[in-house]
Amino acid sequence: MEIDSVRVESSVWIGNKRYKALLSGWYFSWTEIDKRNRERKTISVPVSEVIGVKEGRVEIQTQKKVEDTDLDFTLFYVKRNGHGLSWSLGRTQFCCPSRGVRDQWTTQLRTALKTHSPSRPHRLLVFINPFGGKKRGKQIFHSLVAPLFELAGISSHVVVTERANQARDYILKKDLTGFNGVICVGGDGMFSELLHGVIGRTQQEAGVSEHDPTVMLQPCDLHIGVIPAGSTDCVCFATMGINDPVTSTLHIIIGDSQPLDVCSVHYQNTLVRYSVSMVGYGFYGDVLAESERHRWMGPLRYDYSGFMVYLCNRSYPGLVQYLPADSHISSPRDKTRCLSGCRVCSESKERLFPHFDSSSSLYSTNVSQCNSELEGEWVTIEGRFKCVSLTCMSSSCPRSPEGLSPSAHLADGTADLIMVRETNPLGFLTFLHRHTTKQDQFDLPFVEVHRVKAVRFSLPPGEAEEEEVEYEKEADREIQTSAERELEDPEKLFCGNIAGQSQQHLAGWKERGSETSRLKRQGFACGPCCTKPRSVSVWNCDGEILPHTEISCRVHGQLVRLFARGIENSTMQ
Ligand SMILES: CCCCCCCCCCCCC/C=C/[C@@H](O)[C@H](COP(=O)(O)O)NC(=O)CCCCCCCCCCCCCCC
Ligand SMILES: Nc1ncnc2c1ncn2[C@@H]1O[C@H](COP(=O)(O)OP(=O)(O)O)[C@@H](O)[C@H]1O
Ligand SMILES: [Ca+2]
Repeated sequence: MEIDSVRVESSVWIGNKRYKALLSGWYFSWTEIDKRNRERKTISVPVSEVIGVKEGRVEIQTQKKVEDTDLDFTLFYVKRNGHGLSWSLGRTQFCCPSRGVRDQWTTQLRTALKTHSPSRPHRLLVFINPFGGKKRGKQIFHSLVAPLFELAGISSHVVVTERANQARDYILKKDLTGFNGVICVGGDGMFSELLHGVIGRTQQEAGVSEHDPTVMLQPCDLHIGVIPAGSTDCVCFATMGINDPVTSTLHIIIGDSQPLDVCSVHYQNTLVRYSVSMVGYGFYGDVLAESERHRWMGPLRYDYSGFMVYLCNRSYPGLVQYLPADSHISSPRDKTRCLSGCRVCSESKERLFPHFDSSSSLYSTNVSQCNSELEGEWVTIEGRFKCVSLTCMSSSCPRSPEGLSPSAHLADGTADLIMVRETNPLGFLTFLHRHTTKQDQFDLPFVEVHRVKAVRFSLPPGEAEEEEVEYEKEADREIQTSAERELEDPEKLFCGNIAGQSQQHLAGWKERGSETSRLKRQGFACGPCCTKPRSVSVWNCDGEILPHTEISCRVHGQLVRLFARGIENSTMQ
């Protein structure tokens, strides 16, 4: 075996063939030594993608040693399948000429791993939603994720949630010392819990008020990982190009880091929620409100509700104001895609954090900076809309592989505002259908899209009041019957927690009058089967119904970091 400061080299056996193994710089490679074979195929693995090195001949999942010889070691690494977005665990068993050489290899490879992958997590806090998606969260974690963490030497503390918001509250309140990241096994709703926990905790510790819509929020250091086990899995799909638990796990293990824009939603001077995928009014709000009644259907509830709401053919009046982003940098119709290592996103960092001190990784919360992000001329648009949506990223998902806005960027500090004006049912169906193909959904006369930094939505003056009064009455009737019906039949519900919410809504409704009737209207008063046209819809914020209609939204560039790397260009594989 030859070892110098930059190269380690020896001959090894894989099966019954002889190879030259070489560790040089960032790569470990092996090439067949066969004089007759002129092609001399080399397999090369970046050290940063090595998952583990084990003495002996080791099985993939069980880590059971098949044959414990002194001469063997097994290398586990990231293997790209098909188009390259799906990753699996590669394994190769090497047989060395002597035990000394074998030990040298394992030591050298482990040292290289430490040097070349300093940002790998060692300890993770994992939250499993046992009811998300097809209710396979626990099984996915224990059969696919946990064995890989163990192989990579990552320890984890696992919390199987028993109620909604448990994960968020845990992150906000408990001691997180020693954890390098938080992981959710579930859907976008579960991700949203972690997002709120991590952002809230970071602001608490930095003494920043989340409610002030003009404040520059403190970027979060704690990474978030997403193991997809939900209904839409949009966050996972849009940041990895696939929703596959093993691929996500491997990205977490190698410590990939992808910054992500977050949109804060305010009602007057109060923070309502954060969003990363979609804040949608009209169609998407109605679909969500309707789908909450059919949670027992699982992921299919969105298709069923989408169909029902489509049949209702509603449109809503609205006054939309937006602050345009710099159109010289990028545009939602420039036909580009935000891919791994995206130039637009990396160049945005300087603009978003002009006072970033890279030597100490410190961000200074500078008032002039936050104001500059809110500078510019607001544009106002009034009309009747089938839907108004705001998305910080493409929001691609298995239902829509290109997403709500295919050219949106994950981390450029902007969001895309999509406004679909009132149109005939066939026109709207064309718009929806284009989400499932590569056809441009913005190339329709009733659709507008703008790249923005902030948005305000209100009901046009005079339009709302009389409708509100009428609506309140109707909502009150419907809420009461609907909530009582659900309480009587908890079996049909997603979980006890929803029944709990119904109870709370009912109690609150009885106590508080009009403020609560607004909430109830959001949660229960949607009925696509109802015959009466309405002038107010609800907001769908990453799968949660918002309790306000008139909201303002602001994009916070690169506020959080995910264990991901964006979508790799498959032609580069
Ligand atoms: C004709 C086919 C039309 C397909 C239209 C697909 C549009 C898909 C856009 C997806 C945007 C996804 C944004 C992400 C939202 C999630 O955060 C959020 C929460 O997810 P979670 O439950 O996993 O926690 N998910 C959602 O709000 C779900 C929105 C899904 C909307 C799907 C609508 C399906 C529409 C089907 C219409 C059928 C009309 C047929 C007429 C003959
Ligand atoms: N144990 C639990 N019981 C009830 N609700 C839960 C529980 N754990 C998480 N939740 C909530 O369930 C909602 C949906 O979860 P999610 O994992 O996103 O599944 P889906 O993609 O099917 O909607 C989330 O908003 C989350 O807050
Ligand atoms: Ca963005």
